[in-house]
Amino acid sequence: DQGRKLHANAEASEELVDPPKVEEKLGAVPNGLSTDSDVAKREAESISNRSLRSNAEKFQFQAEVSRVMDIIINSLYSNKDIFLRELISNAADALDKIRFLSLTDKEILGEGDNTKLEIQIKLDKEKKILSIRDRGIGMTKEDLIKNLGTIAKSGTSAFVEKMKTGGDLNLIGQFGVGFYSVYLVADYVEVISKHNDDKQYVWESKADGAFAISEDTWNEPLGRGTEIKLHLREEAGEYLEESKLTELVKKYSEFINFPIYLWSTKEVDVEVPADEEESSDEEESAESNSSEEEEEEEEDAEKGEDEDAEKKPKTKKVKETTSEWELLNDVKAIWLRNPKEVTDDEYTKFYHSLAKDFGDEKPLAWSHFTAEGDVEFKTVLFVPPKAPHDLYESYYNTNKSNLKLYVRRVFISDEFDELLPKYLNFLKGLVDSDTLPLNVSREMLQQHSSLKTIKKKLIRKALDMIRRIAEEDPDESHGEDKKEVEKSGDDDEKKGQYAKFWNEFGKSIKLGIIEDATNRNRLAKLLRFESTKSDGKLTSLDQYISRMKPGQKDIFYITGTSREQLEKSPFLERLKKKNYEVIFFTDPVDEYLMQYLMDYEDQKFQNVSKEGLKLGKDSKDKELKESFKELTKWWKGALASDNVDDVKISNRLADTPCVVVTSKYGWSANMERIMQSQTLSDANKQAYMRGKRVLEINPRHPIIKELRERVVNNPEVQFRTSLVSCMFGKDESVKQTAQLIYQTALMESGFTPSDPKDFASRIYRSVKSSLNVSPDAEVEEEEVEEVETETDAKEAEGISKAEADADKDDEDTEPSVLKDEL
Ligand SMILES: Nc1ncnc2c1ncn2[C@@H]1O[C@H](COP(=O)(O)OP(=O)(O)OP(=O)(O)O)[C@@H](O)[C@H]1O
Repeated sequence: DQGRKLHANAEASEELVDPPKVEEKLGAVPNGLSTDSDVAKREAESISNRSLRSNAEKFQFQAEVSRVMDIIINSLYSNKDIFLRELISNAADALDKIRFLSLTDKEILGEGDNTKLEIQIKLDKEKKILSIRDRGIGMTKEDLIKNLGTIAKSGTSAFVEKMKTGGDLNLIGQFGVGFYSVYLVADYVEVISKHNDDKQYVWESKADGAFAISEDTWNEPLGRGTEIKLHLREEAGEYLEESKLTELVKKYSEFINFPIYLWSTKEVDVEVPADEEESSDEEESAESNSSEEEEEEEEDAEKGEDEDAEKKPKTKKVKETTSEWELLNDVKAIWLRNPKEVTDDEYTKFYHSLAKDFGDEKPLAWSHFTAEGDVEFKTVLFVPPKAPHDLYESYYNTNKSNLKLYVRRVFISDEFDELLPKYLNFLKGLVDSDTLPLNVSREMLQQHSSLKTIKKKLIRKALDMIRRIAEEDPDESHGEDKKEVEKSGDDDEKKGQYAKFWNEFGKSIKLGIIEDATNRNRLAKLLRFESTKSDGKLTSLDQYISRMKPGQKDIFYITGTSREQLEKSPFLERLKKKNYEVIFFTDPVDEYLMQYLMDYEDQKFQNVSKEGLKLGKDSKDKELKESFKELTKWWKGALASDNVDDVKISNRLADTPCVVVTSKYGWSANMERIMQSQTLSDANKQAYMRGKRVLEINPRHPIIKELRERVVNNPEVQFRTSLVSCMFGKDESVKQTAQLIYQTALMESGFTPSDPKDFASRIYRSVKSSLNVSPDAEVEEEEVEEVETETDAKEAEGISKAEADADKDDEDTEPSVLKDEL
């Protein structure tokens, strides 16, 4: 244990280790590449060099990283296997990086073994060390410090949060903290790394909050790359079994595009000449552990053979232990295979490894195709089963594409946003192009003319793939026009898949409609929503159109916070009565969406809370308009100070006396609410964009009818209120009532009253009248008792009243400024 102590600073002398133990720890580095004498020499050197340990620098892990490590160390998670997959994935990434750089700089790979882009796994059963080595790009000292401990990535805290709420440790790779999973199985880890630009360094940590870095003068020089040595915990002994490691690599790392070798030790039968019988026997007894019985049987058999062929030279079988690199994976890339020959299971596994998503769920869909013609490329695209935790975080500021770009089988980049538009960033997959040039810089590649063609085709294919999820889903009643699909599966498995897709990625489709004018119609086909006729399920625009009433010209929709709230909206009253279907848009992004989605299949969209709603002509319309003319005119005058642009007869109301609608291109009430809730919203813009307000009245409603009676039949009311010459009395109360009705309608229509105090006063006035309390009734005065006030006390202390008042003013200043702001 002492031997596993960190290479401590000289000052931390209590951490210095005894030489013999150090020797144990630094024992021969098994790498299969060096001779025993080399190892012994270096070992000796390393032990003497250990006196230089004062060179080791100690670092504290960044706090969030420490928390990640704590979670891992204390985890009761039973599937500890995942660490190997994470290390192999990191090794493959490092190999991809160096291979990419070598495209423009051949020298970078060096020579000899350094040019071998492979991963090696090795075991030291005695010392309980599992090593994983790659000849990838390696890490400089600075890289080691930053990457393995001091810089937390965006996923780090997301991972911690997720784990707090019972997240699955299996998904660690998605958060960019996969390396730390080594502490599931090891209590001490060394990372030895050599980057072309730096010396060889060792990073080491016992996951106790700190790590140390020292220049490596004792291990075998790696040439280039990284070796990770896991000093396995007592209970992690199974990872010292070759069979276990072989099984894990086959299970999790099947699709790694670099050869993965295991240093495997085997016992083999070797024939040795019988005349060397004696010496062979000695060897055998020294090396073979086979039972005596077996040996006897072997000997018997040999004797028999000898008797049969007396003249043949005598031979003998002996057991010998040999070690060699055994290749564990088949490096044939899945995308180069014929799609017909790839099984669903293989696609699923490929998705898991590509997306580092090792959850239990299958991808929702995939598309594997080869594009031919001027621009040739092969692609596999996947729709993940779940949206990543940060899909919409800084959507407009990051260029994170999830497609890997390969050129002629060489990995180029996974940050190539020219391949897909932002709104399709949720897709995972890869593109391997034969047309793009290999040995040019990334900048030049980004400008290559073929990229545009690739992007165009990818978008089409991606949208087709998404459309197929819906077509294959029995819950989506597109039955009649079901098209031929590339791969059809079990109906049960496909059931509900589109709703699942929609819940995870629906927002992306909406963002697509906003951003991608070329594919707007294709994307609109993928749109789903609830409506007055959808029965709590999702429905599509095609379904809506198929249910439209004869003569219905527009697609009706309404926006708000929830279906429940919208269902009760007065704007729907008449539409529902007349059996028109209305779409509910309840996501804030829908307000933006509908600014771009003007029509679908030649039908226009109409927000039913805005001006312009047409429900067919009613013969009585004109008559009604005429008979309410005086009331509407009077009411408009009465609301002059409330920013009301007009008062009109409504065609959308049944049971509600009135509603407030907005102009076609101004903000709806819902949009006003959304804009007000934005921290950085601009008050001037808000005033400018606020839709014109029109009070629409229900001519059949008793309140409205009564109001008309009062106004029309009593010209006094009109005259006197329009002149505002009388502040009190019956006529004024009609005006008050009209204003109160307007403010109530405003609230019911989804607006926030601009002056809640005024609204409340009006309500109380109305309450007074219904309780027959005089409008002038005064509030009873409180009896004033003589109490010593703060001011009096100050006066008593000799502070003048003026000073005390000044203090009071100071206290008041801040809140009143705040009040103004609000
Ligand atoms: N074998 C390696 N060779 C070179 N760099 C490595 C190696 N292993 C890890 N790193 C560096 O350490 C970083 C942290 O690794 P970690 O596994 O925690 O996260 P990641 O690889 O970025 O994300 P993920 O866990 O999703 O693979 C990597 O981004 C990489 O820069």
